[in-house]
Amino acid sequence: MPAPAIWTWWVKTSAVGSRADKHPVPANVRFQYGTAGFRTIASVLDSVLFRVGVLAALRSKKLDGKTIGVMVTASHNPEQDNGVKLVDPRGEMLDTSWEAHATTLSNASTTDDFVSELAKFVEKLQIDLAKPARVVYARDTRPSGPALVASLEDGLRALGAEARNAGVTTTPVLHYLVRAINTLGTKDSYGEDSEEGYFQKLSSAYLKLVAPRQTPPPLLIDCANGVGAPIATRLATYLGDRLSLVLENTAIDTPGALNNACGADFVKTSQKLPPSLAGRLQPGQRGCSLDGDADRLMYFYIDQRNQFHMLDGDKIAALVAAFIVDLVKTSGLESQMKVGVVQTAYANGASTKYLTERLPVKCVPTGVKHLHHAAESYNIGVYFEANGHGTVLFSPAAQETLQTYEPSTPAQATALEHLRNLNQLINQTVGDALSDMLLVEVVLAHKAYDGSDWDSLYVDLPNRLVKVVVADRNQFKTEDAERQLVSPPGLQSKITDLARRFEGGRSFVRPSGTEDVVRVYAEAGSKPQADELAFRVAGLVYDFAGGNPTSRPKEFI
Ligand SMILES: CC(=O)N[C@H]1[C@@H](OP(=O)(O)O)O[C@H](CO)[C@@H](O)[C@@H]1O
Ligand SMILES: [Mg+2]
Repeated sequence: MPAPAIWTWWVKTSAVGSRADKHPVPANVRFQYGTAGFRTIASVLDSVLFRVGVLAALRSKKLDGKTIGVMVTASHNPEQDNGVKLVDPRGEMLDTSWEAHATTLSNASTTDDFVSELAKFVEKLQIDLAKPARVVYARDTRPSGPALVASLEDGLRALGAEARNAGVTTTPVLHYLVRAINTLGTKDSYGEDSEEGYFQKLSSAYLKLVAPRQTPPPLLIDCANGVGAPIATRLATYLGDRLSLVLENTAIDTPGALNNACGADFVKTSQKLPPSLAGRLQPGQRGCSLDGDADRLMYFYIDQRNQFHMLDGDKIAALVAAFIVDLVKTSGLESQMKVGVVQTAYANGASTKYLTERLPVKCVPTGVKHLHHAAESYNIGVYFEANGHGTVLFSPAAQETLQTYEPSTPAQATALEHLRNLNQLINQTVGDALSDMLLVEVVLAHKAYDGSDWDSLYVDLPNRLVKVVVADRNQFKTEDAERQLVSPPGLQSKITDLARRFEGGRSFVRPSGTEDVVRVYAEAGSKPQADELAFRVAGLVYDFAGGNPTSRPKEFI
């Protein structure tokens, strides 16, 4: 269908066409707006950033000039990668229905195609181009960031958007800013629309929550040589002597250092202490790792025998959910406030058991947007991916109750005050490593726990994650929150039979949404058993997908 002439005319006569010419699409690259936005090698992203600028401005126009956020980051990926994601007015991730539009616009191969796609899009969504457009954007510390931001700015300029540069900051700060800007001066005001406002909000809630508690020993933070370093440095000044932060891996200007053998993803995947922390983290001391844009958090400690213990997103969920449930009970709000937890199939079975004994638990498909959405169905919804991304959401009804509830005893009043402060402390827009870190510190201080007390809430079931490279991962289809395969036919029953033969055996298979692989997860009563189950299932997957027997990985059984 040809684009309506009026829109084609508008797009051509506006600055879009001529500016788009300066940002040609590289040959033979296919872009996709996935769970984490666009993410790939930075050198091919120029045209994507320009087009995202145009799209962000259009999204703002569509939403009556509300401010849209754009974050330039590739999170825990290697330094040579970069990426970009959009943030909706309430500080949440871009509405899913726009992901496909982003993909289509980014793949139009010439300026003419792009202009024509744009025209169709404006027409289809009935976007009133006379409306204002407002966009706030930020980037992480990657060397490719400044040039990509310049391309983004060109796209924003092409649509005459009012653009605000939030500089170099974390993903959660950018999400905070978007919500703060859009609620400024309203009864739902989220805070001052500045980094200062963010630090103020978090630190004042933290200081109130720990006021009567003992100051804990220093906490070591592995900043992944990323943007968490400057932001945590500033946060530390607001915490004063109530929490001393020892920052490690802060080399944001050292080429190649970002996420290299450090950071939350390294800790989760290798289940090891980053080598750079050897000798820095004392036995018994609490440590944690952020990822490259500081939205994931992993805790850990080493015991007196130098053994490493990882406290992942599941352990954070267990710690925090149990604490909140206790506060809700103590405050007398139990009948009015439903607290629940959301996990994915990757949650360790021991965590699911621990949590299920205490509160409702839901399992949803991988990807933060699914968890976030499901958590909104509770009054207080705790969600964490095992990899350390998560937060706790307070529904509007819960916030109202917290404001209006009249406690009848001093104990109820104290618990209520704690819940109110937690609502201020916890980032309501997205997983936030620094906010989550303060949350964990609050619970540890209240419970007088050290790392090992926390760790012993439950014992992780040994597990193994294996990647299988197949010709076409799209032939793998799942149901039941990704725990059952429906295609290829016949494979699921073989996996089920196999898992049954292992004590405590559980295994599932799903196509990755971010890499061209199929992931196999397995749990069993011992580490060798978990490994064996994972490699047996990986072998089945490889064979079912028609893998070449001569290049079959030798560890597959
Ligand atoms: C097993 C695993 O850790 N999967 C990660 C990974 O998704 P995959 O779809 O498995 O590639 O990246 C996602 C985005 O960062 C994250 O949400 C998810 O938890
Ligand atoms: Mg991240």
